Amino acid sequence: MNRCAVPRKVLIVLGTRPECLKLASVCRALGQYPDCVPIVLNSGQHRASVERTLAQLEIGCDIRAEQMAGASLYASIKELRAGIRHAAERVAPDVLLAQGDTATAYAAALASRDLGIAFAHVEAGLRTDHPYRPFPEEHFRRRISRIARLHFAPTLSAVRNLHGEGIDPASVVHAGNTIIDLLRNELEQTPAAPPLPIAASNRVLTFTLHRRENRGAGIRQACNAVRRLLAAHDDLVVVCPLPPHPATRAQLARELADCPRVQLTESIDYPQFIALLRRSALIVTDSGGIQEEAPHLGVPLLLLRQNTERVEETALGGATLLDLRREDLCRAASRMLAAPRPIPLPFTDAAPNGDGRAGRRIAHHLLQLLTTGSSSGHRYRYDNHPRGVAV
Ligand SMILES: CC(=O)N[C@@H]1[C@@H](OP(=O)(O)OP(=O)(O)OC[C@H]2O[C@@H](n3ccc(=O)[nH]c3=O)[C@H](O)[C@@H]2O)O[C@H](CO)[C@@H](O)[C@@H]1O
Repeated sequence: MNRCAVPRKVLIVLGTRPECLKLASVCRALGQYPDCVPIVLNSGQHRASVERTLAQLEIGCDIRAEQMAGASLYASIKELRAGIRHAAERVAPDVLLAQGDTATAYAAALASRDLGIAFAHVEAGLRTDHPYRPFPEEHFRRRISRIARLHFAPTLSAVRNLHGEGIDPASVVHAGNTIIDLLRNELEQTPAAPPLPIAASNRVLTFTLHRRENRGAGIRQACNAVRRLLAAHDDLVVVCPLPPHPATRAQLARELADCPRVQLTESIDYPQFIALLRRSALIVTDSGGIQEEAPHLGVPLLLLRQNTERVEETALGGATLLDLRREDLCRAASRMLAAPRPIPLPFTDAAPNGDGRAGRRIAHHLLQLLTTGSSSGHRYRYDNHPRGVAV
């Protein structure tokens, strides 16, 4: 690759814990290039959680916006967009980069369009079968794809989705999923201990819920099923890290407050959380990232959602979709607890989310865009290379 005469500035915008986790390997890889200056902006969406997660990951934060007030979703987007635009005007980056489907990612894409700055989207092309479900994530990611100049797709189905929507194939890079970089790195270290003492004779169920669609009736039904499950299996303990959203955490805490063998915790640091997942007999969740991690840990997962964008994981049997409005969680969980534990998926090119080198691929192609001034310098033929990229 040609070297840039002037170092290129990449403004990396993140606003929630999963964005920090999923951009860690990209930040590190960009930092390896002497002609690139990565600048990290905490958007203020979940300000404290981002501060804490970046510190754990040993990633510096260059700009901190105030915690957003966020009276409504619309007000949050407006506030985040203005803050990101303000930071970008000061930094004058060559490219703005964000990840996933959060309010921050959408606001960053809008701010880049306001200012005419190229936008690079990590985890591009995930789609469910419904244009705005889950809400607001599906809506955000579809809008972001209309703005982005470079799309880093985690999976082959995401690549196909983008091509199917008429996105220029030259701007789509099949990079793999950056959470796999972090997970692989974590599993190669000395294992951390789970966050809470758990007796050897106990089986663990990790329970996390935070999606908007599950607030209210969904959480109530799921918690009732957890009670019945605990009554049916006296060796079972449930660990439930509470999400940052105030109403959701309050409801979970209320529904599970007097439950025996349920441990409610604050959000758990990544190494300890992975240790907890490994120690689990079953995961019950509505999380996106945990669906990507569980197959590599060999832990069965019940996904409490109406649909999913992780089609590869469900096809593999790594995640089982359960619609709480129609199916009984207690029965499905008991069935899964009785089944043999799945074999962990190895980190190879053949795994749906890649081999754990996505961050390096993203940095390479981003720098190529910045040096050549266009992404058309690297057209990939997906049929010729298993990951569709040359590095
Ligand atoms: C619709 C949808 O699926 N959207 C997703 C959504 O994120 P999510 O649903 O995956 O969010 P969470 O479940 O909060 O985070 C998960 C990560 O956090 C770790 N974890 C969890 C609990 C804990 O106590 N400690 C931890 O360390 C865990 O291992 C995992 O890696 O937004 C992301 C950003 O844009 C998107 O990428 C992503 O598509």
